[in-house]
Amino acid sequence: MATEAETTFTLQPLDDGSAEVFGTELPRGRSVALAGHKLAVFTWEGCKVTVQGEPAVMYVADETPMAAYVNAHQTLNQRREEASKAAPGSAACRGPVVAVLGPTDSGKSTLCRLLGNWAVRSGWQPVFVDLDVGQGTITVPGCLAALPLEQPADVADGWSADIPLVFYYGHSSPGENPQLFKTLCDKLAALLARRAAADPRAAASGVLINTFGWVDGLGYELQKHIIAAFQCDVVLVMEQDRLHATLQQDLKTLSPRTQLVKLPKSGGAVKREADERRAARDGRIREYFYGPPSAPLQPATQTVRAADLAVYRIGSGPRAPNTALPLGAVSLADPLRLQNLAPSLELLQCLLAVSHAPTPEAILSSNVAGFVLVKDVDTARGTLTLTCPAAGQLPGRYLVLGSLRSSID
Ligand SMILES: Nc1ncnc2c1ncn2[C@@H]1O[C@H](COP(=O)(O)OP(=O)(O)OP(=O)(O)O)[C@@H](O)[C@H]1O
Repeated sequence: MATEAETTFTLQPLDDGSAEVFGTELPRGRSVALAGHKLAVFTWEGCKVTVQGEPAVMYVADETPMAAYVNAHQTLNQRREEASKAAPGSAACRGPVVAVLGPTDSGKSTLCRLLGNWAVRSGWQPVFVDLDVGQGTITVPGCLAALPLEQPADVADGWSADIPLVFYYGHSSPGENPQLFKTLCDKLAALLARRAAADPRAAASGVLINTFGWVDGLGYELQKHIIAAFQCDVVLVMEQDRLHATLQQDLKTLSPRTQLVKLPKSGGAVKREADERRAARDGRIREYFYGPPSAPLQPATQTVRAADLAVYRIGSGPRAPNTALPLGAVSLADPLRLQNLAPSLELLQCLLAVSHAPTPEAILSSNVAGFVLVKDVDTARGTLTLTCPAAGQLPGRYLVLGSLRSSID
């Protein structure tokens, strides 16, 4: 079922059966309003659901990959059970660390949502890791983020992201600064390993990792880095035979104990064009500040003295790709160099992450508290006007700039 952003439809179960949307049960006795969503309603034992409103597209699918997905879930749950019985502190007490790989629009995020919801409904609390910097299902795009799942995702609003662990990469493609992407992957993986070591239940519940859809060339190299950094022991490949075959070969040396499983593509997953993806990114940034339609938020606008803050860029700013350099030359720009930026009009409409770093040197290894959007820069007065999620002092003085901008009001 799909609808345009401005039209709404509602779903409500009508009889005793149950129906779910990507693993979340449709609530009984109330309707769920949805706008701008593409989703599938699924029932295992039959359920009558009423649809009110006008979805742009609505059909009954005659084929579904759900049986394969639920098999994968059951295998993961078995691994969790075994891990929970292993001796504390042993390697065996680590539950499945699963990476979901596949081309764009093959349904990777959807599969993560299904597996996460089903795990939570079976009493586990896996960590969901989103490395798809182009979309961002936990917080704004451009982030590597982790969220311990404690309850099923809301049908309309997705996961409730009260306490995510977020590193800001700052770009919508991992190819913009692959070295930074790898560095942040390593940091996030190390933090999750520490968390698992301290909490046996968390360790047994395992990790579900959503990746980006770039699976050739450098994209593929980065996917292999993810598998190694998070020590993934299960890799689920959506649909693509070529990716599956290449990984099968490479995992023999990279990670021989990793189990590789090919799964069919999510039936209704539809291709999104570049402008749709851009609009979706903007929508995620808007939602960060203004909340979802079901729970609107009121952001605060505040003007701060530029001298009280310090804006840093990681890497040396927009750089020519190696392919644009003369033959044989390589870009010498240090991709991890911190560059302090004076307040200028260049910052207008930029999304800045507020780092928890106590010093500039700690920016690369620190997670971020949240984000602000630059609405105005007054170089004469030395002030910045920022849209912030809440009023009050910012939780850190070091702000990180990437290449993400937004023109939301
Ligand atoms: N069975 C389905 N029926 C209807 N819509 C679906 C179904 N499965 C997925 N979708 C929708 O298709 C779109 C693409 O799916 P999804 O985001 O899971 O793909 P993806 O592989 O993670 O994409 P990418 O990594 O390229 O951003 C989403 O809007 C999702 O809600």
